[in-house]
Amino acid sequence: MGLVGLHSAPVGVEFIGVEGSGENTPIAVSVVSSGENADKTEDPESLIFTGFGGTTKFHDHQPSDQKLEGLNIPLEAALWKLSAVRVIRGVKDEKRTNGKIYIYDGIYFITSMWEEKGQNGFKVFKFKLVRQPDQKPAFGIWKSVQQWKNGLTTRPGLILEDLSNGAENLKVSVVNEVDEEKNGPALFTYVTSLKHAVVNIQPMVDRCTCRQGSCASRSGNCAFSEAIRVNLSLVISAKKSGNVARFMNHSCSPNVFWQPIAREQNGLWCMYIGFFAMKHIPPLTELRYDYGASPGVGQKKRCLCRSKKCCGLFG
Ligand SMILES: C[S@@+](CC[C@H](N)C(=O)[O-])C[C@H]1O[C@@H](n2cnc3c(N)ncnc32)[C@H](O)[C@@H]1O
Repeated sequence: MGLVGLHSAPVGVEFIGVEGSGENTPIAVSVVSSGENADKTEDPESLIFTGFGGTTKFHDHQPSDQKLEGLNIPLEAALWKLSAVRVIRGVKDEKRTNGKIYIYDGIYFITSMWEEKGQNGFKVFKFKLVRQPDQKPAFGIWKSVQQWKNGLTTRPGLILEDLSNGAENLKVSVVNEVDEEKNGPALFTYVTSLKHAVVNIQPMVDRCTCRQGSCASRSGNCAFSEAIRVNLSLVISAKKSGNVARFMNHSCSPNVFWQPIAREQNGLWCMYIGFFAMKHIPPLTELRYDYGASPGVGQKKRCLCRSKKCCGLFG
């Protein structure tokens, strides 16, 4: 098997040739859809891809029929040989200089092909590609985000569209997909300002133990030797006011972790709590961290995080 051709973005087909088997027909292994014009791209689970040909570099429109030749051959072969095709979808994104982004959308199979009359009355080939199940959504997520931004859709379990009531640039929606409760938070003020605790700590210079040959630390002056030692019990109550972090739930398989952050401001040490992503977090994914064990806090609660690694209880 060898790579005999690559015709890629903004629209195209990558194909491989089968060698040494008596068959020389190239088979499509991936397609790039422009997401425009003749391709039908609205459905996240399928794509109607328009064949090639019938155009010349001198014409914007199609001046003649498409023929079963060129890049249409590997597409047809992938249909008859039931061969998987990877799909990359082009979508409009005005923030990009070229006005587009390309999303890899996983494995599809070409399930049918047919001919029809194109916009100019000439023959075009159409290929239907169907997305294989059990793949993480990619283009589907992008589409949901666009619909959500345009106010064209609602979300499952939506209780409140914007908890911040316009205080944040992006809406913070309250969603409940767990039980029947339909109430948003009562007696709660959404604040965007950061709260911090001022703590009285001093940097301490320790003798460095890094033991690297080049390290000047043996004299105790190494940059690594400056350490801040804090023995601090910090309690932040977000009962009556807070920001989006106040609403993050516990998960036994979190995508976010928290960490205290000390910042020096005007000679004072200020402690904040910062949240950081632990992995790639797709849009419209709930942010959840591990609450950890809370010493001194009474009963543990039944965990509803539904992750595969759920321990059953938290707190
Ligand atoms: C800081 S609040 C999180 C936001 C809360 N879900 C809300 O609607 O206000 C913590 C409370 O949320 C609930 N909670 C958070 N994570 C949970 C989980 N994994 N399973 C069950 N309840 C959870 C518990 O009632 C917990 O005391």
